[in-house]
Amino acid sequence: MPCLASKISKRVLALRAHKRASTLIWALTSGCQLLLLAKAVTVAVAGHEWPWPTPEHLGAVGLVYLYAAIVCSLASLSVLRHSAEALIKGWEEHSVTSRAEVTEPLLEKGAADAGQEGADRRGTITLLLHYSSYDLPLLLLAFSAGAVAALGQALIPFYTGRIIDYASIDPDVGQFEHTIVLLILVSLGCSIFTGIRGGFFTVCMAKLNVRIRTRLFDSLLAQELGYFDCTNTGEITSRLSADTTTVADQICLNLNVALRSLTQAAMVLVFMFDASWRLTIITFISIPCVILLCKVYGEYYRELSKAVQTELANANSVAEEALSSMATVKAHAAETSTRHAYQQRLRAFAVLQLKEALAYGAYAATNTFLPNVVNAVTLFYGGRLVLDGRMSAGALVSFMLYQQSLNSAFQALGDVFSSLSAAVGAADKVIEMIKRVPKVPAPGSLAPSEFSGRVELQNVDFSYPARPSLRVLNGVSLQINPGEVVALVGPSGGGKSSIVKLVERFYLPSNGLVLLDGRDVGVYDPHWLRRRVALVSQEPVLYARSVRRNILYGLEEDDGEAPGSVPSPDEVEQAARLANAHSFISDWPQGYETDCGEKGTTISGGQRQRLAIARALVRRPSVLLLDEATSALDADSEAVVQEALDRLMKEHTVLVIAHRLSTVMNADRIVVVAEGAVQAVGTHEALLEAGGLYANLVRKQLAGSAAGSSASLRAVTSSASLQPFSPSL
Ligand SMILES: Nc1ncnc2c1ncn2[C@@H]1O[C@H](COP(=O)(O)OP(=O)(O)OP(=O)(O)O)[C@@H](O)[C@H]1O
Repeated sequence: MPCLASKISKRVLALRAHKRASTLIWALTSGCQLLLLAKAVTVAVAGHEWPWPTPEHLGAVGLVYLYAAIVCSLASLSVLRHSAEALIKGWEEHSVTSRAEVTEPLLEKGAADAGQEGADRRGTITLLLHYSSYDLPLLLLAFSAGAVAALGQALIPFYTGRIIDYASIDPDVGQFEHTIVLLILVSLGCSIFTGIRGGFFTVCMAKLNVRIRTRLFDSLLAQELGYFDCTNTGEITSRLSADTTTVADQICLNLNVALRSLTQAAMVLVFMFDASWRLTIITFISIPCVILLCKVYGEYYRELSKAVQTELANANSVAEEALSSMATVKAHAAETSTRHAYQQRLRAFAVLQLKEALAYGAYAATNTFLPNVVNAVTLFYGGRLVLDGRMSAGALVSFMLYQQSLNSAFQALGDVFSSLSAAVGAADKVIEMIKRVPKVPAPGSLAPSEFSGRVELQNVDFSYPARPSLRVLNGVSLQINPGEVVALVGPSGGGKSSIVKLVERFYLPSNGLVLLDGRDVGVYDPHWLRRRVALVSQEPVLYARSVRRNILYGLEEDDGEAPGSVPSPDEVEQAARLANAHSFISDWPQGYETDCGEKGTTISGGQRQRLAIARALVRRPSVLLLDEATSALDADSEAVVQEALDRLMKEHTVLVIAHRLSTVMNADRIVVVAEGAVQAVGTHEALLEAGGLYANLVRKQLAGSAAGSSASLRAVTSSASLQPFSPSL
């Protein structure tokens, strides 16, 4: 605790220092602002002139001030953000250290909660600013180009007014032509700088998109398996694709438009005050209404866009589910119901979009009407000033052009507000996912050189996060000694695979301990662990890469393996031979370089299973977890793979689940698991003699095997969920 206190107090001191610097910068920029405002008011009200800045210099002073203000604001914001982050990081580091110090898994929960608190402190906007700040130099260049372009925009009405005066009120051909040339040059400069600003912002947009997606993907990879049980894949892909694009595109685009409009508005205001303070004040009549309108509409739109994103994600889940299992959809002629489900979700999405459209329509109408009213009032009052000789006609034209420019800037700002609200709505969801702290605490880093391979479950209770009310394991205790082969048998749904998942630390037990060599499974380094404990599951998944790389999955240099510890091609081949996969791989023209296709779809189920066995064997593990590893093999392949597994079983600690009792009858011990509890433990002979559930299962299989007919086989497999007994039993 004292360690945390000193860390925090150091960070607080640093934060205070940064805060002081930031306050100073703000004070300077505000002072500058006040000076300019006072100048504008004095000139407008009393006609009094200060020696400097003179009206001619006012535009240039405004530009310098504005540029300095933007740069200083960004700098101080960045300083503040870094300090705040450092403070939060200090807290999080402490939480992580605390977690590492705790060895008991149940105690880790509290620390994980502390991490969650730390992460929660970062709001959506702060995090987005943080992600954008990596491109600060580019953004500054874009702002600079934008500021120059805005000055050009403000000068165009000014020169237009002058040209009208030189052409009609106070004719002067020389000045007229000179001003025309100036106008063309200013327009040219303005377009060039507008292009530069847009280009830089587009680059920033692309970079932000990549950054947000990477962060989100990192966060998803760190989540525990239970999270994916409880979250739709469609929702996740929606966040990863549509939402991240909305966030990055909208935020950069709107930031671009907002800065352009703000700069433009500020520039134009300086010129407007200079031209006529009375008319400027009239222009401001509508501003409180516009601000109120933007606020109300922005909040409504933000909520609405969150709902739109949710509905879109729901529709995506339906499509995703159907597209990823097209064979099942077609086999059951479920196209119509699938289409109906998708359409229903889209309908809900469309209703929300309609609401969005209505809200936008009302907002756009009001936002267009207000400036037009102000225009009419300005023309009325400005016309009277011209008639009274208190203003030139050219100046009034300039003023009207300024006003239009100001209106378009405010309108653009209003649009930015609504788009940003939508982007922040989408961002909320993306950031929520990025910030999610996994419920399974981060694994440890223990990588002992000696590992005997003793697996132990002590009084384990377990429920899946997706179905917390259903207790899947109830006080299960089990010990598998080094070199021992333990088989789990029992009826379907009894909890056998769940035991394997807990040993793999895919989930945490709600009570009790899962130990490897006497230590909690969570304290080991995951890379080390996956080499010592290898799993062959019921439904192995292959990826769209070569056979060799599929066997090496998780063991390549990209996975953090030292070049020397990546298994050699010979080792890959040896593992494939042991798994009876080498012969069919060699038959393919490209051999080990053959691409397996997406999810291994170009490879048969039996071949997939053998590649998965090779994948486990290439790790040379101490503990093998075989969850129905031979279930998809034909009789010939099974015999060969079984022989290989039998050989391996002599050298490893093995936990095997198999419905084919021939696989398990030679095990050192057989554990009968039913209804989430260990019902009996013993050798094949002892359990047969005891005459319990195991003897029952064996009898059923024998009966099925003897009957031989397909009808009786079906009856046996469906009643006890067992495969027909192998002739070897
Ligand atoms: N991811 C999950 N989320 C929620 N419940 C689950 C999940 N996986 C399994 N279950 C439930 O947990 C219980 C035990 O399942 P488990 O897969 O451990 O049984 P099993 O004995 O291995 O069955 P089988 O022999 O059919 O593979 C079942 O009721 C199952 O429906």
